[in-house]
Amino acid sequence: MATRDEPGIMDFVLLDEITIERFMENLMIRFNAGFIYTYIGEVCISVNPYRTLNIYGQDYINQYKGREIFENPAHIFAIADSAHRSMKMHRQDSCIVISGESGSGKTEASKIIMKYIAAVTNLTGQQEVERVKNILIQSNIILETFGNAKTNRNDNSSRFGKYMDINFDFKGDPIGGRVINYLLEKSRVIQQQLGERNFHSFYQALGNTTHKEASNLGLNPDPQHYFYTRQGKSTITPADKSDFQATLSACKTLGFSATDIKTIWKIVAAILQLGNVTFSTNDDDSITVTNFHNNPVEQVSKLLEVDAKDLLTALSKRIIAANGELLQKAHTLSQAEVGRDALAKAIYDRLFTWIVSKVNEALIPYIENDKYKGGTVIGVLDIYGFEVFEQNSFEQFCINYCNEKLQQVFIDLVLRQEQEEYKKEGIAWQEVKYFNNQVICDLVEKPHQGVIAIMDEACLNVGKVNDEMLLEAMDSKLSNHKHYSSRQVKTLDKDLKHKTQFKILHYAGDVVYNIYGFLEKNKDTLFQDFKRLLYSSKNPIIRDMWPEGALDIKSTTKRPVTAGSAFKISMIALVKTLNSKMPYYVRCIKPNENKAPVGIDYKRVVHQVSYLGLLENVRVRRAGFAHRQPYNRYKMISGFTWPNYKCSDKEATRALIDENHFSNDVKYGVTKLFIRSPQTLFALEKMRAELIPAIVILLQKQWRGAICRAKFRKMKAAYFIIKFYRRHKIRTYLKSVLEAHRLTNNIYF
Ligand SMILES: Nc1ncnc2c1ncn2[C@@H]1O[C@H](COP(=O)(O)OP(=O)(O)OP(=O)(O)O)[C@@H](O)[C@H]1O
Repeated sequence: MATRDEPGIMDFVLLDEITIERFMENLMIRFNAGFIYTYIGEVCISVNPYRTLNIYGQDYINQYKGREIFENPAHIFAIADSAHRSMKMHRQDSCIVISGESGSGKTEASKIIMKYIAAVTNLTGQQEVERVKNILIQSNIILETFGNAKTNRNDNSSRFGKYMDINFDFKGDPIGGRVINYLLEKSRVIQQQLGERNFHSFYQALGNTTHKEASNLGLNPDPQHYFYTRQGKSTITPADKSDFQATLSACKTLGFSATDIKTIWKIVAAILQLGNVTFSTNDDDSITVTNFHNNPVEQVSKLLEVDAKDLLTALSKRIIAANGELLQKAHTLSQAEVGRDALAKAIYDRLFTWIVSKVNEALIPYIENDKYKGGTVIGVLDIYGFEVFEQNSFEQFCINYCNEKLQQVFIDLVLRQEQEEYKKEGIAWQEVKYFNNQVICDLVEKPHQGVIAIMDEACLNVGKVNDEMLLEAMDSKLSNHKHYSSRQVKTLDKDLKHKTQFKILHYAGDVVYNIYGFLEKNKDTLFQDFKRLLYSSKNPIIRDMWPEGALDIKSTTKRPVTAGSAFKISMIALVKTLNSKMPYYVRCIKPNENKAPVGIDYKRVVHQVSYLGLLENVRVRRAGFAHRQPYNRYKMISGFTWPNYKCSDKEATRALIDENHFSNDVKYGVTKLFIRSPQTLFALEKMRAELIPAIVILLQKQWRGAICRAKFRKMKAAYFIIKFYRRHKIRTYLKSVLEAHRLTNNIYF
């Protein structure tokens, strides 16, 4: 079990000075001693240990259950318990926001939290609750198969953001849940960097071609055979084979039908086959589908249950309606290739969304049952952290915007909590200086003026605007913005490439984005012909995934929401969800690039500390009177106040503070003592810690005395009873003897 004998300082708020050097020193002392968790107030910092630690067992669960955060050594269980307790005791919805860069341990943290919550609920062992917990756990397996992939940073990297609600009934038992997914990295379907892989699902299908569930897919088991799994030079690992079984069994637990499961694997196989469709240019500039390698077009049409001729047409031509007439327009080679890849990405994206909706179908019915009205929720958000690569594109732009929003929620929350606490305790609020990143959120999301609006406007002018022109539009509208820069608007910014890059000064640091691909990725269009084709599928599951394919070709369709706007809408909804709950934070840090259990890569960690805004977090938390303790905590320190004192705890505390000359460093709240500097807190804590052993001995002595006295009283009572009983027995005996004597001697009284 954990002890309080901890290396370093368990809360960064207690650092004597807030500098990155002191922060890192404490982080390293603790990590090197095997302590991966440290707090900033109630925020838990977690450093990935890259080894199995024996700190998540039942003994630890018991130690943290029902305890206040600061009663035990820093641990993620304390955060989970706090969220669970506030949900149970105050009937308040809460959510745990987990962030950090890829490989920092977010998903592991979310599983540890789930495990803790599962362990502390349902002590009565109801079957129904066990079933719901099982569904929640199994749903993770499915989401990881279709949403995770091996990257160079993490062998099991989540390539989507995930928010999961767990719903509890009024007794605090889990009764269901709901998953919301954010921005799947669908570009991975068609392209991976060297050493990386496509989503796990593809290798699971390939590794199990003889398994009955995958035997009719017509797949070659070698990933090198398929363009979409070939680029990373990937192979099937043994895990993929057994993971396939786990996925199947999870799908069955969640109530996926045999047809559902078959369709999922058929879609996965169809995407692999689609990647092998190639094109060549004819003399007249038209294109032909070359269709090498076992006629992939035929295979795709079979798997998706669409007409092969229609598929061939959709891959090589577009049908457009002009003046009420339908015209066929042949693709150029690049249009055909872009169209094929867009189709592959869109099919997988729809499949993933459909899988999430099926998972939700398994989780939701209980929540909507009237019987469970009035329940509460704990949400867990496992979302991508700030991303900065050599080349940053539209995806990093969205992810960093997401982090900008989360940071805003976080700082707002910390300030709100602080103000409420000061108000409740009757202490005048002192303004805290902090960086308000609203200005950066506005730069991205402001209607008509933000980057997303400018991109959307450019997307309206189909074919007429390219990425370079988009950059020009951004330059002209944002040139005066303090957090925007490009070579054109700030000629001194020599590190930026002319007409190619722009820079955003995020709260966490500067990020240079390459404009190339922004327009196409924001438009995120799939030719209407493909939508109609998929809607014509004889497989009702596939048809239902593409309802917009039902639209009449001649009717003017509403322009679909762009990817940027859709993401903005989902972020605004997420912020609303978080603001309606009591948030708790886990900030994950990756110690090194080698996935090694020892060694902190100093520069890399400093980078993450700054991108997670941790020093800013300490600063806000440290402003004013950062440390608060209830009045009865120190009463034993002074001879005036312990063991006998006639005044209130508050007066007693005031007496001992005066006695120790700390009055200039504290303020007196209604129920708590507010302490400004860590030094005063340490001094008080030290005095308390020194006295505790003596008090324990005193209490033990008193307790033993009390036990002995109780025992003595019991014995005395027993003797008393025995004495009376004996007396009663003797009296009865004598009475009977006398009676016998009277009868034999005929004595009459
Ligand atoms: N608490 C932990 N104990 C032991 N190992 C851990 C822990 N946290 C993370 N790891 C190890 O680090 C690996 C990466 O962690 P995880 O997948 O949770 O990262 P992530 O932040 O979710 O990454 P991504 O954003 O790429 O999905 C895990 O597979 C596991 O091996």
